[in-house]
Amino acid sequence: MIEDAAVAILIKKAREAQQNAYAPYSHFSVGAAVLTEDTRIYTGCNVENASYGLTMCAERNAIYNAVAGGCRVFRALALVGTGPDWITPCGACRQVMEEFHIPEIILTKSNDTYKIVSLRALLPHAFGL
Ligand SMILES: O=c1ccn([C@H]2C[C@H](O)[C@@H](CO)O2)c(=O)[nH]1
Ligand SMILES: [Zn+2]
Repeated sequence: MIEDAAVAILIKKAREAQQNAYAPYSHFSVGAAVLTEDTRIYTGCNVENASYGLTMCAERNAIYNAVAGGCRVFRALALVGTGPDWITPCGACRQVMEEFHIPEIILTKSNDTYKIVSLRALLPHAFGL
């Protein structure tokens, strides 16, 4: 299990990335931060497009950023959004988390309270090759 101090750092980094969200259509800014096996942190924000379907989520941007940096083994991902409810990843992002076996997903509310859920709980019966 990821330690509380590491969770706090991941949430802080995700909040920083959220500041860079490009969300002129939904006005829903999202940030994500992944912790790699070798304790590096990569972040991402959502990037929308006038052609709505081209929008890329914060989580996938964070994961792909880490992969581009040479990291493929992850310990955890933190996700931050806007509004009073828990933010949870979309189905596409869950499948990408499955690809890289991200074991712990840190979900937050806007006041930074958090809960840790397993990828197995988020995506039972996942597709894999
Ligand atoms: O977990 C989520 C949920 C939504 N979004 C983005 C996509 C879109 O830009 C906006 C509204 O769906 O939020 C994310 O980045 N991650
Ligand atoms: Zn998504």
